[in-house]
Amino acid sequence: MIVEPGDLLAAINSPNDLKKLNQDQLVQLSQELRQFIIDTVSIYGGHFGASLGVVELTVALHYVFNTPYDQLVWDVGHQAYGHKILTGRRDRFPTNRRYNGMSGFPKRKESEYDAFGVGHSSTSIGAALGMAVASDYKGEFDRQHIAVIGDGAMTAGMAFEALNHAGVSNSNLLVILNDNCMSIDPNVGALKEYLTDITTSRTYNKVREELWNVLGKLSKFGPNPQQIARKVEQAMKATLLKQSNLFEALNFRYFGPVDGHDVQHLTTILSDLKSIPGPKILHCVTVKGKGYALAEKDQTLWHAPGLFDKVTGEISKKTYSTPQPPRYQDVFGHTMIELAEANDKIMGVTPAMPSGSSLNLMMAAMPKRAFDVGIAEQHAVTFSAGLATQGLIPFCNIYSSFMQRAYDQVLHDVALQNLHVVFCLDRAGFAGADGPTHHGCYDLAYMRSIPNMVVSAPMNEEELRNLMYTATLPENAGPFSIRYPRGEGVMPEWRKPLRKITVGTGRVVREGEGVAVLSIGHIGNYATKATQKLQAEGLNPGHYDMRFCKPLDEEMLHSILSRYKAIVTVEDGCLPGGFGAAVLEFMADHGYSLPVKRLGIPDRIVEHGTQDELYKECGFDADGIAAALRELSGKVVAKAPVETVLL
Ligand SMILES: Cc1ncc(C[n+]2csc(CCOP(=O)(O)OP(=O)(O)O)c2C)c(N)n1
Ligand SMILES: CC(=O)[C@@H](O)[C@H](O)COP(=O)(O)O
Ligand SMILES: [Mg+2]
Repeated sequence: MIVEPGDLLAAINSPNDLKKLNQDQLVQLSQELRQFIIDTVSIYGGHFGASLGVVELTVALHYVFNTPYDQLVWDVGHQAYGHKILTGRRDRFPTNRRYNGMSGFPKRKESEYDAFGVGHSSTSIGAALGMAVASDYKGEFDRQHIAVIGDGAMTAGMAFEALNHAGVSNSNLLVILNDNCMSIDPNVGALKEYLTDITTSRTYNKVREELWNVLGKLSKFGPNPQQIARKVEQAMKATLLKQSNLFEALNFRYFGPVDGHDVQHLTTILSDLKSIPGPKILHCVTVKGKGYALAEKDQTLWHAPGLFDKVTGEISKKTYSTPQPPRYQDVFGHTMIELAEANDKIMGVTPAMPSGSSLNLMMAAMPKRAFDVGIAEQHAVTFSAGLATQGLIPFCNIYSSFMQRAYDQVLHDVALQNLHVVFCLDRAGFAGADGPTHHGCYDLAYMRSIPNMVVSAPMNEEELRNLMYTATLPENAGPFSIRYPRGEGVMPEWRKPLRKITVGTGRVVREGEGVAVLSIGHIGNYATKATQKLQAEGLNPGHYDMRFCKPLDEEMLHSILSRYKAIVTVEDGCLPGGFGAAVLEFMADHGYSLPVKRLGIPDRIVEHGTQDELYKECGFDADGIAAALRELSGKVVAKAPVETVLL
């Protein structure tokens, strides 16, 4: 399906074309750009509300600044669709987030206009500051550096760290705070309240307003009220604003709040700001989902709604005649409530992903026991550690890839003190269309290296529930991680009674002979399909759902390694340091010598696509697993070398 741009948009192949328009035409261009985003995302999917909210800002930025020489850094990048469309990628936009198509986030290798690769939040100010300092060093004093950051992203420690540095750097940095009062869910925290406060004029604007009233009266007495105004404003900035404005206190010049949907006014302000040196911040107030009524109304749902009918607003849903398995995140959300009802020590923590993790269910049911702490993964972990010191049992739910930020907190604040914190790592393994910034490739490897940590992964909903329950038991009162993927499990009937799983025990899926596959987590269901294929071919492979990457089920491993001739390990995680590596270490430590083929995410960056496309690409979809088993069982001549542990 082809999506046609409007007349003005059709003529824009780069920001140079945009600069040929007069200021009056920018309103129409903004409308066309917004419509193009609506038309395309409704058919092809992707993030939605955030890009609609910055249409005018995007047009104004590319109109005023000399990109790509001036460096424009988008925070997170989920709002950068307009930027991509205006910078030569309009025709490719329908391939957004699809296999081999363009990335859903700015990416340096995709375009020279993408000054910095993003996906994880709150990096923009630090990166733009680095660019600004580099420009100073190189003598490129005419160069502008702009970070566009949302109010949600501004809540993260990284953003504060960068502001703190920028405030004393004197570098040419413009931070645009895109304040729409929303993260994915409603934004939270004291900073949000502060921004609302200055936006609604309770402090800064009140002072400014009163000043202008006084000046109006003064002008009756003097010949040059403008001069007086300037002097008083300077005095006001130096004293009152320093005290009343957070950003001014950090040596930023603060401008705003301004209407982020008035494209003409924005171009005027941005042009003025170009000539003001040093760190400065422009506070833009915008509406997430602007211009699409339903998206303005339910901003969380329309953050990334999937495909929809742009006329009726109906979001596509597959219909089935039989009950379908739930999403793992929902199993987590409902089980949290069940566990917390039975055990008053259990608490829930999420860094800004209540809907994404389904902790919102517990937040609604038990508001005093479940917390959204903002985009603050490090804090989420240390806060959980603090709760645990007081005998509580926090479940800290963080997407696997976002947890990378909090590695030190897991190690230093939780594991070193052997605190009872349960980490639920959602979106573990390939995330799909979000791509490499969001793939949860590394958690098995990084958790496995931490002393005291239990590292587990359920193969289905029932195991997830049982692992969650097991993690709360007094005998397991230490750090405990449970990883599961994005999407649905495999059990339509999943609400079974909770049962303890002994830590470090695997599960026999099927006994066989010759070759065996050892899987960890949900990907084991693909191994099941693979073994079924081979049975149809007359082979008899074994399959073991190991459940724990640490501690390994040593008894089961001894039994497998002494009975089978070759094994395949499968994980939806990185091969270096992961589950297969753990099995190899065990074999080396215990003197086993047999062929092993490890399947998992290779040691390279894997781009975006559906999860199934990526499993296939990396050779661990059902066909890939079956091929590995076949190869090892000697039915097919080996193409790729297998690893043999010889001692
Ligand atoms: C480190 C990290 N944590 C969480 C996320 C998930 N996430 C993506 S966008 C977003 C909300 C960002 O809010 P804001 O910066 O205000 O942008 P808006 O969507 O409102 O435009 C969140 C929590 C992320 N990308 N990176
Ligand atoms: C941009 C971002 O980081 C989030 O919007 C992310 O795409 C959410 O992923 P899920 O759709 O898996 O919750
Ligand atoms: Mg926001």
